[in-house]
Amino acid sequence: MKSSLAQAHSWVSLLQHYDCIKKQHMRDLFVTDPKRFDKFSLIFSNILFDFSKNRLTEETLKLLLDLAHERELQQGISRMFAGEPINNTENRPVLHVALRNRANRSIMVKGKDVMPQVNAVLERMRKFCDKVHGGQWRGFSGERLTDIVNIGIGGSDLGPAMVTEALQPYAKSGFRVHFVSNVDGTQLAETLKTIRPETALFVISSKTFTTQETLTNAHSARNWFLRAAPDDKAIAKHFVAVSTNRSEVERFGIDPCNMFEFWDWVGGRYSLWSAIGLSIALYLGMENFEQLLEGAYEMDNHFRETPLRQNIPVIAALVGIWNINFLGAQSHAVLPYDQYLERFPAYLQQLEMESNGKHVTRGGASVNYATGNVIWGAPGTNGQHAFFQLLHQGTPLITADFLAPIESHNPMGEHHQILLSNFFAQTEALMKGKSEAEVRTELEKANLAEGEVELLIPHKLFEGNRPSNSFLFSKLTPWTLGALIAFYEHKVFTQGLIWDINSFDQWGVELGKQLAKKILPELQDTEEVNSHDSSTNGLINYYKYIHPSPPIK
Ligand SMILES: O=P(O)(O)OC[C@H]1O[C@H](O)[C@H](O)[C@@H](O)[C@@H]1O
Repeated sequence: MKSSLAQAHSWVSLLQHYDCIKKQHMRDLFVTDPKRFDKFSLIFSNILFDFSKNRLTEETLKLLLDLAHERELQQGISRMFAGEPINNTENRPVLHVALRNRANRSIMVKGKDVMPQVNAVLERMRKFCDKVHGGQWRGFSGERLTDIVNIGIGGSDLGPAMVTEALQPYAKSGFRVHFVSNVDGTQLAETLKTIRPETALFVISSKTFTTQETLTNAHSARNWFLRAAPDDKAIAKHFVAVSTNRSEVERFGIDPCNMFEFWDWVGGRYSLWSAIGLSIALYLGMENFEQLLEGAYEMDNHFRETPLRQNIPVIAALVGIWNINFLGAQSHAVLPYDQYLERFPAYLQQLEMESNGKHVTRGGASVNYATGNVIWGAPGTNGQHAFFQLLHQGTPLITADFLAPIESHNPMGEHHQILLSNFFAQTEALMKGKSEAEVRTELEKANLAEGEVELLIPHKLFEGNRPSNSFLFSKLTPWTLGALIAFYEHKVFTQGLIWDINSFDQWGVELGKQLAKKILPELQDTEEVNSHDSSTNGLINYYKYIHPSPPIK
């Protein structure tokens, strides 16, 4: 039995170690060790991971690795890959790795190998994509389908939306993809303006097929479609479902022959590798979807087999723990220097924050240490002109991941070198900062009036010592993106295991849903509401009073 985290020997040693090194500046660490980059960077296939711009030493890393051993990380990894029910609050295995198990090794759940069903669904996806792309599957008017509309939310939206955006250069010609997630009718209305019912294919994606937003959007999309369709039978050509819930799919009116199945051992935010990736496969072709799976599979092998010191997701997780639990970082920026990765931060928000935003251990005891932090971000150069000020000179400690491709899909003059020069410069600036002496020398050259130099020095000073990781990869291909996503999944897993939390449930999203269900009928009559606190009553009644119909009594 593991002791509680705060009592672990290595944790206590890390606390003492932090006290010894907290005053060290990374600038000095680089000066005293010319081999720092070699020591603190790792390569996986075409991906370079540089974590040398963190406030750590060999000793820090050794203690962090001790922590991983003490928390039995390797056994935990084996348990996940073996299909043990590590999602203990839902009594389920966590097997997104089975979905990209390209070697097809048996993975048993309740005595049954899951691989035949995984392969069968992949085969059905391939056949369906081939028919749509080849024009054998057509709309009710006989026209070829051109627009894929994915209706889903959370894990049934963010992964496919991010991947299709990121891999646009690989899109099948003649196909467009749209994503509708928000129950705000605006998103569906604006999407419907851009498509024709004759050529639209709606992919209704929902693990449970009970999610209010998705079902509401799906019903409205079907009503819109039926206004143009000759009869109900046309639905079979234009609506397919991706779900674990066959009976709800049937109840909605989608023929189970047009349903692509997945299983309760796939978490929503880990599901893009399952049939939830159907929109990806339709937009990019099945061969590119499989390349995505291949990249993730290679990262899975790296995570399972590589000693912890060379294991990229493990090291990234440990560095994150160092920054969060010892340096006190509460916020982590994801900064892609690649326009195609614009949606990557939003994708990682669900992956990290829904997985590790937990306040109790797996056994239910309150944690007395920080768990997941705030994940946010935007494409790098845009961020530089907006929020980087706070990263460089603000008071909170914000760590960051910088990601960039060496080769652009769109080479254009100097653009890519300018982009990369900013990428390199920003991590250098965050690390090094600018000392008082450097600022003074600069200002003294500028011929300023008396007193101005002294006034400006503190404003122009950069303390530096702000941690960041850099990821450089050859080019944003389906394979590389698959590997990068799997990298983050395993980082999250490792952190969750060390924090002793369940990274695979999401009870925290339930309360708001329950309350909204109670409030919805209250909005539909003319009675004044007084069953809530005064703020909630006040807001609801203000809405009912202002809203033109029905007026409040
Ligand atoms: O796929 P669905 O069952 O429609 O669920 C969609 C999403 O909603 C839930 O509230 C969860 O927080 C997410 O993890 C999930 O991905």
